[in-house]
Amino acid sequence: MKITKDLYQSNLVLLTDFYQLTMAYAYWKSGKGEQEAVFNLFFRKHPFQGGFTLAAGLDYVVDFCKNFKFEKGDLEYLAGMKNKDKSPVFEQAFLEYLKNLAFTCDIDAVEEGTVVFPNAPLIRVRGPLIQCQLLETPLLNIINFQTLIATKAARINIAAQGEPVLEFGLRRAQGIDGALAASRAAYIGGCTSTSNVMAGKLFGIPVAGTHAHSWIISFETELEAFVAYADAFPDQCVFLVDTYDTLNGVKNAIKVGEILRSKGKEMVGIRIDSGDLAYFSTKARQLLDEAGFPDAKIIASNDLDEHIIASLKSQEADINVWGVGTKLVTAYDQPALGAVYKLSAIRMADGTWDPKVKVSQQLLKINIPGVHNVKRYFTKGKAIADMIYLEDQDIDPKSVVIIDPIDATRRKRLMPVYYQEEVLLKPIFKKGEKVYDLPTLDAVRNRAAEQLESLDKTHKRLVNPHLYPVGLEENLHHLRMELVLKAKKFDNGMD
Ligand SMILES: Nc1ncnc2c1ncn2[C@@H]1O[C@H](COP(=O)(O)OP(=O)(O)OP(=O)(O)O)[C@@H](O)[C@H]1O
Ligand SMILES: O=P(O)(O)OC[C@H]1O[C@H](OP(=O)(O)OP(=O)(O)O)[C@H](O)[C@@H]1O
Ligand SMILES: O=C(O)c1cccnc1
Repeated sequence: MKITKDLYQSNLVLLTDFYQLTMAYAYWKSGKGEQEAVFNLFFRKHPFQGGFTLAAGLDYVVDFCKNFKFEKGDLEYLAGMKNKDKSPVFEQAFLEYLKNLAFTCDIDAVEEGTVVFPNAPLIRVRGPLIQCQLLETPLLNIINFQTLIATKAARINIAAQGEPVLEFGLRRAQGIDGALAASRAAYIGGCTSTSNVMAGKLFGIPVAGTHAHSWIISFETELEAFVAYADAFPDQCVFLVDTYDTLNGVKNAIKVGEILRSKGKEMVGIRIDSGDLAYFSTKARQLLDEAGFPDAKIIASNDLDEHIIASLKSQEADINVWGVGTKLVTAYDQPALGAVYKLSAIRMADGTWDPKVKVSQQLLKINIPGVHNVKRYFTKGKAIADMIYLEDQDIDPKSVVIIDPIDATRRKRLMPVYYQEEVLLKPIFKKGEKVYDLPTLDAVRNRAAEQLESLDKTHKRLVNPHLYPVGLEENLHHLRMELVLKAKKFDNGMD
C-alpha cells in the first residue's frame, strides 16, 4: 500500500464504516437513494478546554471527493461480502449502481486555517442521500484529526509568543498517516518546521533538526562529538548539551563555537532536553553571553506542551526555540475532536426543503436544522460574532438578534450595517465539479495567522477563555424550537 499523500489522491471509497454501505444499499432499495439531502459537519465543544478551534483538512477532503469512485476491486470485494446464510450482502444490481455512481454533490466549507466555533458547520454537503451518507465517515476522519492538531499547534504557538516551534513528533505519532497529517496540521497551526522529512517532501514544509544523545555517546567525549558535528555542519551547529552535565556541555559548546568562529562560522545554538529547563536555560544564557555568544539560540525540548511553555515563559526561562513532539502530534490531553455529521434537511417531492432535527434530551445535542450558513461580523479587523442563519432568510441589515443555541436567554443584538462580514462556507464543489482553487499550504498557514490575529486575546487564553459569541439568527432559532417541540409531542423528555 502506498503511504504517502498519494493515498488520498487515489480511490479511497471503501474508507468508510460498513453501516454507511448498508444504509446506502437500503436507501437504494427503498427508492430514496437519489433524494436530495443536506448534511453538516460540526463539533460541539472546543478541544483542550480552549476558546477557539482552527479548521484544517479540507485539502484532503477535496482529493477524496475528486476520487470518489467505486472501482473494479472495490466492487469485487463488496460482491464477496456474505450474510450469515451465505447469501450476498449486496445484490448485483446495487453493485452495478455503485459502479456507475459519479460524485455529484455540492460541498461548501470553511477554508483551511479559519477559526471556527461550536455548532457552526465546517462543511455542508448537499446531494443525493446515498452520496451524502457515504461521505460521513471519511470527512469526519480527515477533519477531526487535522483540525484537532492544527488547534493544538496554534495553542502551543500562542504560548511560545511568536518564537519558533519545531515539530518533532514523528517517532511518537499515531502511525504513518497520523504523523504526516499531524506535521501538515502543525504547520498550519504555526509551527515553523517539521523533523519529518517525508512531510517536507510531500507538503513543502521546512525540515529542521539538531542531533540526538546517541551522537554524543558514540564518541569518547562530548567535546569530540561536538567538534565532529561542527566539522560536518559548520553552518547549522546546534549542540545537544545535556548528555552528561548540562552546564559543562554548554562550556564544551562554547569551546567548539570559538573554533568555528576562528574559521569564520557561527554556531547556531544549543539544545537542552532534560532537567529544569528554566534553571539550565538561564545559566546557559549567562555562560554564552559571557563567552561572547549573545546570538546563540537556546532550544528546549522534553515533553513540552502549551502549559509547560507558558509556565517556562512566566519563569522567564531564557529559551528562544521550542522543540515539541509527542504532546502536539498526539493531541495528548484530548485525543479526538468529536466533530459529528448530521442530516439537517431533505428535499420533498414538491421541491421544498423539509428541515430536520435529531431530538435529544440535551439541547446541546440537538442539531441545527435547514440549509444554513455562517456569517462572521468584524469591526476594525476584529471578529465580534458569528451568526448561523437560514440561507434563504433575508437578514435586516439594521438589526439582527443572535441567540445562543444552548441557552436561549443569552442573546446579542448586532447591527450588520456597521460591520464588515464574511460568509464562512465557501463553494468547493458544485454538482460534483470542483469550483475552488486550493491555496498553497503557506497561504493556509498565513490565513490561520490572520484569523488568530482577528480574534480577541481573551478568546485565545489557554485556560478559562472568554466565550466568543456564536448564535442562531432569530428565525432559525424559532424554527429549531418548533421542530424540537413537534418531535417531542406530549412526551417532553422529562423521564
Ligand atoms: N522549569 C520548569 N517548569 C515547568 N516544567 C518544567 C520545567 N523544567 C522542565 N519541565 C518539564 O518537566 C518535565 C520533566 O520531566 P522528567 O522528570 O521526565 O524530565 P527529566 O528530569 O529531564 O528526565 P529525563 O532525563 O528522563 O528526560 C518535562 O515535561 C519538562 O518539559
Ligand atoms: O519530548 P517530545 O515533545 O516528544 O520531543 C521529542 C523528543 O524526542 C527526542 O528524544 P526521545 O524522547 O526519543 O529520547 P530522550 O527523551 O531519551 O531524549 C528529543 O530529544 C525530544 O526529547
Ligand atoms: O532534531 C531534533 O532535535 C529532534 C528530532 C526528533 C525528535 N527529537 C528531536
